[in-house]
Amino acid sequence: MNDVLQLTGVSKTYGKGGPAPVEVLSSIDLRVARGEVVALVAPSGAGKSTLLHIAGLLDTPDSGQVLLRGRDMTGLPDKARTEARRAELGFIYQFHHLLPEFSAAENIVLPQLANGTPARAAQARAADLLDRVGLGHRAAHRPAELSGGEQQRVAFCRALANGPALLLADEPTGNLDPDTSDRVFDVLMALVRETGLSALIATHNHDLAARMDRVIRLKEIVA
Ligand SMILES: Nc1ncnc2c1ncn2[C@@H]1O[C@H](COP(=O)(O)OP(=O)(O)OP(=O)(O)O)[C@@H](O)[C@H]1O
Repeated sequence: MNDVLQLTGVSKTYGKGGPAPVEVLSSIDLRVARGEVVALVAPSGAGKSTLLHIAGLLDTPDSGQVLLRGRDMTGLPDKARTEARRAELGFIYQFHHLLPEFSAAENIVLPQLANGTPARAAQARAADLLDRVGLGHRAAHRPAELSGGEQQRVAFCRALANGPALLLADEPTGNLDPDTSDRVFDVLMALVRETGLSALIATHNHDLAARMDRVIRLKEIVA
């Protein structure tokens, strides 16, 4: 099994059975291979976030299957889905969602502690990740003391803290100005390549999408 993520026939309608159902995904088939970085491009409202939430086990499809590293996640109880999410997946959002009262390093340490990593090892990993994104000297700073691009680089480190198999990113540089977005995206790609990670990255930015291994246009994969 070489696919890290496999979606088969995934459909989702919000408000199903109600007066105004919204069919968002219809029979989506999508694969991300090991080590592959895939761009997900679609017009606003086409369902990128919905698809990422389903792939990220934060939401369930009405029908179809979600396989992570060959394991069928469909129908698993919430506890098993939470464990799989913690062990296999890293998330990056448009806004960093860092915890404001904790330092950059602590924001990267905390998810590791929640995953059972001993404190010393978690701190060493946080320091190593921050070095890799050029923020080793800002480890003790809180998010409010960092620029937008720096905050997002810390969020990348946090997403990779537990060594996920798959990174899911929703407009990871979408709230940054174009120059910062380019530079921060370079850092993200370097980090992903260094760690041999697979990634599914939603973006409106066609230039960024073109730099990934493959581009999926959501409209085109609707059956
Ligand atoms: N809980 C919900 N109930 C009803 N409709 C919803 C719900 N969540 C999302 N939608 C609708 O589903 C469609 C897809 O939403 P989604 O957020 O997945 O799109 P998107 O492609 O990520 O959009 P954007 O690029 O603007 O963030 C939109 O029309 C949205 O209004």
